[in-house]
Amino acid sequence: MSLVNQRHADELSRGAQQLAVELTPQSQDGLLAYLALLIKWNKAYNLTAVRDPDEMVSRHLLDSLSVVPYVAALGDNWLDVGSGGGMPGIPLAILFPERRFTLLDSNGKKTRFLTQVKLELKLDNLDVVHSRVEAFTPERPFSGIVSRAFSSLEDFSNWTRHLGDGETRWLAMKGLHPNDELQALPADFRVESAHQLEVPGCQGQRHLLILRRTL
Ligand SMILES: C[S@@+](CC[C@H](N)C(=O)[O-])C[C@H]1O[C@@H](n2cnc3c(N)ncnc32)[C@H](O)[C@@H]1O
Repeated sequence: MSLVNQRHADELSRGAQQLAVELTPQSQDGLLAYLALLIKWNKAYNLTAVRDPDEMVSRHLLDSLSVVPYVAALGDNWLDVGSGGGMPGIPLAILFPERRFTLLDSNGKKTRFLTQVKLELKLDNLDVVHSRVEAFTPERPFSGIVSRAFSSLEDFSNWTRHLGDGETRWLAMKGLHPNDELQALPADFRVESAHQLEVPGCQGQRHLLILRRTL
């Protein structure tokens, strides 16, 4: 029996419509193929605590798609820090085939899975890096640095400061609005904008903070 069924496909296309994210037939197929790999590898690799495939559509695919309108408005060279099982980086790489996405994680099991996804889905716009982010030294700054469920805003800024410049946007995907974490934001970072996200099928609050470096 296939791991992904018509119900998942319907929920994905309905949810994407609610998010005003346009899915081409190729991106819809890519997202469902990714979901099937996530379900299959999760059993052995512990990629996500979400075990129920029905929940994965909203908690992983649609949640990742909820930042698409913000990513669309920004540059073309992205880093997903602490990408884990590939959220939000894999859905974004599928949605934006003309942009480059680097998915980084310090856990070798996770990066092995991400490399497998790259190969199976033929995602030529994806680079996978196995490293702690603090030790990562790419050749050029990223235009966007995104993370979901990674760290406090303070650590996210401090550990990735060297990976961006004055033009870079840092996108932090959060649950509740992180009032306390904002108090500890390093002096050279400021919040450019904050957005409450509505993710179809997800209970609880979701927020996106967009940061810039000022110095
Ligand atoms: C809670 S998971 C979140 C995964 C994914 N972003 C998601 O939302 O499902 C956090 C990930 O960050 C990685 N991580 C933690 N500290 C890191 C560091 N300093 N450098 C790189 N990756 C790190 C962990 O290995 C883990 O895969």
